[in-house]
Amino acid sequence: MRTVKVKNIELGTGIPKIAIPIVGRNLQDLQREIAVLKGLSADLVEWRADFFDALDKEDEVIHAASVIRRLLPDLPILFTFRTAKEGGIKEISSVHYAALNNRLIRSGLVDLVDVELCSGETTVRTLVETAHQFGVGVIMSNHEFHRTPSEKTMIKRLCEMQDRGADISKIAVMPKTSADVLTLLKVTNLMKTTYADRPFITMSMSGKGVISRLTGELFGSALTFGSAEKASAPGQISAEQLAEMLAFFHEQLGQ
Ligand SMILES: O=C1C[C@@](O)(C(=O)O)C[C@@H](O)[C@@H]1O
Repeated sequence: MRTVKVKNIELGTGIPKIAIPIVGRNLQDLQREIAVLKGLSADLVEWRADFFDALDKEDEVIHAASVIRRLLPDLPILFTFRTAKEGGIKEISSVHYAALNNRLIRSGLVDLVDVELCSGETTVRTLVETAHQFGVGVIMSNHEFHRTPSEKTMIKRLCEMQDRGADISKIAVMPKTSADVLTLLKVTNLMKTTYADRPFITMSMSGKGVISRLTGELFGSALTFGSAEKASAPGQISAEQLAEMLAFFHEQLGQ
């Protein structure tokens, strides 16, 4: 399996990397969140731009991205607009979604971009091509906030992301039962042993699924999201707790 290097981190090997989402509604909130996360164990920062109030003002979005970049010169920055149908907090037209991501990719201010698998064939293809042209990595993603699809469906989606040129594929699903958590873990392990040729990320959300956020080193998920101040999805624990748990599993796996 190949690994992916972004700035000073390498995804797909060793202890899973920790991504801390920042979810400020304005620049002031974002700056405060960044000050907090600087003392924490972040390997990567995800800017969840769907939380940003001035999303319709391109100048303000680019200005915010440049401030984030300036404050975090060394950490990889992932730009994510999570659509409402996949658990984000704002509706967006497909035209605006494509234009926004395209603008950020070309800005030189982010290292990675999140592209939703279901954003349409043309959008996915164009964003992947542009991202690669501009040296930006693509995390292709899919979210199910109300259920856990079957093992076959999840594997199919993750493989489709690889086929469509994702550098990293990601799926986040909601468990209703403990068996759903096992299904997600089984998919994760099957990706590791059989289907993945590049790093991938999986998680089962909510408190029930928390084990999936801690055990990436064993089952194969390359990155896990932990919060600084405010979680961006159900089941995220604090980045510090996450770092401790990852270190604990790492130690046990070495024995
Ligand atoms: O896709 C993901 C994963 C996530 O939904 C989680 O469950 O931790 C959190 C989001 O911010 C991120 O974009």
